[in-house]
Amino acid sequence: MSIRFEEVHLDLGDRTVLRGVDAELTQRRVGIIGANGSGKSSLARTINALVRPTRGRVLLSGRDVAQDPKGARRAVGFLFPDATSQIVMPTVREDLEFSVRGLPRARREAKVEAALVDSGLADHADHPCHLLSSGQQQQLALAAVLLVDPEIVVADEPTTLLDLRNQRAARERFTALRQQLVLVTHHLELLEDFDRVLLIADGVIAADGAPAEVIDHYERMMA
Ligand SMILES: Nc1ncnc2c1ncn2[C@@H]1O[C@H](COP(=O)(O)OP(=O)(O)OP(=O)(O)O)[C@@H](O)[C@H]1O
Repeated sequence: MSIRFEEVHLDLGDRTVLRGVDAELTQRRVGIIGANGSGKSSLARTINALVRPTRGRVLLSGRDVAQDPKGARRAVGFLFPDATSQIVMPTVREDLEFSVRGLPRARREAKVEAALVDSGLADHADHPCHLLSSGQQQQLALAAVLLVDPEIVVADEPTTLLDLRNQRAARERFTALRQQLVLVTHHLELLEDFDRVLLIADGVIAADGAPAEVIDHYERMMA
């Protein structure tokens, strides 16, 4: 899978948020970093057509997401900073079932059981989602996204609300993903083993390359 940004510009109200982002992401693990308000989330949201560029295009393996936004949302699993914003059903099991609601019953049940085990939430299957900890809610959101079998996972600051132990656990889960991963984060240590990191500054790519060199650039920029 490849994600291609072609001269992506974005105006929101009277603000210009992206000013010509041009890049092709073919690597498995891509990080996006940058200061608050630099345009990271907006760029991430163009990948599944949650945000439409004012000018330019976003292509997923050559297909323009603007031509097929529903297809883009199927191909791209998106994780929001606050997992509760994407938990839609009262209990853990029901929320996972919602992701596979179109499948025949036996297949649906098998997939949900497997997801409960894989996510470590089997003991909480019938618990109310709002009683889960932030780490468990994030696990549930990721499990629900993975049940849709996306080709790409885009995660926007998914570790913001997590303590150190849960950040480490989340890092392991993200490392183990077989999908292409685009991770927007202020937790720079999560990106150590990534294939590529983009630094966004004021709506453009200010640095692009291996994690150590891009993080170094960012640290100098923020000094
Ligand atoms: N719907 C909107 N209408 C107007 N301005 C918006 C809208 N959404 C975002 N913005 C503005 O766009 C700019 C970029 O926001 P974005 O959320 O993409 O930044 P970010 O780099 O992800 O920031 P952070 O690290 O704080 O999450 C900000 O100045 C924000 O206020």
